[in-house]
Amino acid sequence: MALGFIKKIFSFGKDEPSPGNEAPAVPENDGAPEFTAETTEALSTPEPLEAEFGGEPPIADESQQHHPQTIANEAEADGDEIAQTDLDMTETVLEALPEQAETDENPPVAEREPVAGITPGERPSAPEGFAFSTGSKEPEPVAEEPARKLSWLQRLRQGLARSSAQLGAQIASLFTKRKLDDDTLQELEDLLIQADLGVETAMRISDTLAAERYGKDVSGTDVARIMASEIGKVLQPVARPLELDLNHKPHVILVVGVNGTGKTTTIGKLAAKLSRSGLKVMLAAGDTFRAAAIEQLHIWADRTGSDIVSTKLGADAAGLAYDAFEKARAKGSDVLIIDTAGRLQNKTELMAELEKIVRVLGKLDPDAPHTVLQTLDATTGQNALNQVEIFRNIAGVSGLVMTKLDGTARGGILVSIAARHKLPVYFIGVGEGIDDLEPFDAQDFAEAIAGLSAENR
Ligand SMILES: Nc1nc2c(ncn2[C@@H]2O[C@H](COP(=O)(O)OP(=O)(O)OP(=O)(O)O)[C@@H](O)[C@H]2O)c(=O)[nH]1
Repeated sequence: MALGFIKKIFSFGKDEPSPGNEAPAVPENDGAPEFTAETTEALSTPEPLEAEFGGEPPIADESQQHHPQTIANEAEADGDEIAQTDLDMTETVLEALPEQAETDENPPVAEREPVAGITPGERPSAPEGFAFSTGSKEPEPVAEEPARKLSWLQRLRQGLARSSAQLGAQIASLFTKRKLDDDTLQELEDLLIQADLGVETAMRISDTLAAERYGKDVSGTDVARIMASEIGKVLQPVARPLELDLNHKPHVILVVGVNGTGKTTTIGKLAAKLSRSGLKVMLAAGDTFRAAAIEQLHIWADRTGSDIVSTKLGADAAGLAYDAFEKARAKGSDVLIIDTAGRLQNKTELMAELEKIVRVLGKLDPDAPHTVLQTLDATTGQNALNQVEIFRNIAGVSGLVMTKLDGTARGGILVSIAARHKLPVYFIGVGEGIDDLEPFDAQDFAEAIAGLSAENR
């Protein structure tokens, strides 16, 4: 972060770009291929990625489409096998990196065309869930947009419905024909802990309930109301916008997390929001372990009008990250988002790879990566707590995105994570579509977990 700058942060509101900044029409996930075992197998022989993308990109209106630059980094792709991590080798490669980048034979990066509807040089507006700081603008008010909110809220509530209904039924049966006493309080705590809410929050809920209704009748709605309120208090401090310091060019976001937790999809969704707000976005396909992950990121780059830097399967991810950072700088990108592999099966390799990426980025800017975002799959429950522990230690996670809250989610674990780690939760994923990423709202989430309906509030 540039020292001496008086940083003024402005958050913008709800979702849509400001007038005049409308994004080009992008279809809801249609045309995006499924990534199956067959796809992966078909891609097991590394080919230049461009060859896989000979067809039309899946954007409805060609005249409005930005043609992003695809930058294939061939320099390090010298074999089909995944390189084994060897720490000595790592050091050698690390030392050699700057020279390597200088002798890169990639074609020069062309000037990026502006996204339709955005005047070049126009100051970008922060989309919902972000805060941009540039040191040059006063805060602007947050605009409400209730109509759109309803649909994702419904999906969130639907996703959490099964677990909250189950918990609600257990709580209701606990208090049937029983007044609130020590035994029922203990049983309530046990139920709340089983729902992944964590001991601390479970006790807060039972203490508050005891203070209000000890020795009296208690209804399920009484408990739900107190649950929503206490969970809301735990989550409120972590519900924060993702702050991008646009004094950095680019602001580097490293995305980490276990395989399948939604890293690549979340990167695509973030890129869409940022491109629409007028920022130049570059993606880096740093998950060099899976061909399908590289291919998937190319599709997201096409769909969102972002530039992309990629390399061949098995190439050194840190080298790719370094190269992408240099290219993003040369091209004047505002944001560089780097995808990574998430092979927890081999923790030592993963640790070495992520540490190396962070170290390499730090050679170009000691503050980089400026944001380390971890994705968590809401359907995994208790295991997500361990995942945060691990990736926080490996990569210095600075904030979270919880994905798949539209599925059979077990959202209680986010409460435990918030209570223990106090890491910001920036967004939640509520579907596979480009717009299915919503800023995290503590109260909405708390009410959905508690199964508190609008009429019972
Ligand atoms: N329902 C739902 N599906 C999601 C969401 N986010 C991601 N997915 C799906 O989850 C699957 C895995 O997502 P990816 O983005 O490939 O996950 P990843 O972490 O990049 O996985 P690797 O590439 O294996 O490391 C894909 O089928 C996504 O479409 C979400 O919020 N809701």
